[in-house]
Amino acid sequence: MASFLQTNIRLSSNKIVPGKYTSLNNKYHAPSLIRCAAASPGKKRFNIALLPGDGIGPEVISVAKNVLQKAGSLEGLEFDFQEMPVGGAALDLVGVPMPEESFTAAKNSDAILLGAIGGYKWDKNEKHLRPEMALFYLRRDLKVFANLRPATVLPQLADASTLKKEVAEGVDMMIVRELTGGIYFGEPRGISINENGEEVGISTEIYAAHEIDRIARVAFETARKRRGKLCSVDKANVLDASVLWRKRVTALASEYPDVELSHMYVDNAAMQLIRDPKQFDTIVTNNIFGDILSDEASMITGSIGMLPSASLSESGPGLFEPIHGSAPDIAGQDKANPLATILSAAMLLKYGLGEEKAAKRIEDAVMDALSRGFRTGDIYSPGNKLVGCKEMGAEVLKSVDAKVPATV
Ligand SMILES: NC(=O)C1=CN([C@@H]2O[C@H](COP(=O)(O)OP(=O)(O)OC[C@H]3O[C@@H](n4cnc5c(N)ncnc54)[C@H](O)[C@@H]3O)[C@@H](O)[C@H]2O)C=CC1
Ligand SMILES: CC(C)CC(=O)C(=O)O
Ligand SMILES: [Mg+2]
Repeated sequence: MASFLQTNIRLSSNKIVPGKYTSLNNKYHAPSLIRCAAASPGKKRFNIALLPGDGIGPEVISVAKNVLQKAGSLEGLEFDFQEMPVGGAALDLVGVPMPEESFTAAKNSDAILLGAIGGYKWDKNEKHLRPEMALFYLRRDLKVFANLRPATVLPQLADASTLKKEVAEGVDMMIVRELTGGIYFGEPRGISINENGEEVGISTEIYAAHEIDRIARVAFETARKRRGKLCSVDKANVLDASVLWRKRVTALASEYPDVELSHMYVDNAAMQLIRDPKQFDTIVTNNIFGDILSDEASMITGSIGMLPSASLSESGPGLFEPIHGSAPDIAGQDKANPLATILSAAMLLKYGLGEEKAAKRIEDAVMDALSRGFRTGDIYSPGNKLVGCKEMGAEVLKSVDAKVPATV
């Protein structure tokens, strides 16, 4: 676990509607029965929970798993993979989005790789039976409050950006998103009837001081290891939760004199990301703003199919997933870009297992496959080779194999 997470925190008191976990049928192994085999001599062995989910989730996970396995094996790592259903897949199987067994497998693993969750089929489900609830239970119960979303324009993809090449090239930012608080978890929440007999929908943006402090510390530490610039994004001109956010972040700045702190309102930040994205080094922001701004930032890099993420807690396994959703519009067609998930596997190695060399192998292999001209449809430009999800994965795998040992 990265050292910047070694701070003492109290647990959030925010609650969401409790999930009804249930037993799986025998399609999946009960994780309590699975034991990690002893590592071969000279090798390290890790237990990885694979949660493919829905839509393109299983497609990108199957590709990323092979890449993870290959890169790991070249660095003396062995993996026991436990694949478990979450989201719509779990709803179809046992009627709940986050079965107890899947959660236990995740919780007991060394790291979790998740695909994506959701789909049209379950869109009309009651809220607690929506696939997306699995994500919220996982994030809340694993206490993975720190969500790192790097948005980097790779040199090979500068012309895949929807922005002008000169605006996009060289962009390299880290969005630090608070992941277990704010409006996605705040109470009161729900749909009720007001005094006029009219339906009202209620969501509450709420942050306790300790929740702001702990994510701000992660962000200051992150900025310190990067270019030393931290921009805190809020809406402190309107929202009380943002007023407290700005106050706490500002108070912590004196502990990080080497980091240059600035503040920006989220509407301006959305505009500045398009106007001049290179001004940003590290951004720290709340749950909902981070969700939205990272999707926006992904397009600067060429596609939402390029952005990985790491969600970290103070102890316990990290959760690693692409920032995109289940893309039901292209699911089952071998069109998904697997690079965000492959790069999430690299983050799993680096942040989850502390295996930087194996992580670097994956990053180098992605660069190499792109340099050799392979592109899925979302990042394709004329002159390159258009491939599907599986072939892109196979090319990255070839690059992992071909590379000399990575130096970190
Ligand atoms: N972490 C998760 O599991 C997330 C789940 N969702 C869920 O996913 C479902 C679809 O949500 P949307 O709003 O459509 O967002 P989305 O991210 O799934 O898709 C948005 C657009 O980007 C494209 N896209 C996404 N990933 C891609 C990839 N790897 N390669 C190529 N193109 C890609 C899709 O085809 C679509 O046109 C919903 O049920 C939503 O709730 C949404 C966001 C995150
Ligand atoms: C279900 C969504 C809130 C998940 C999402 O969009 C995200 O975490 O990026
Ligand atoms: Mg999102």
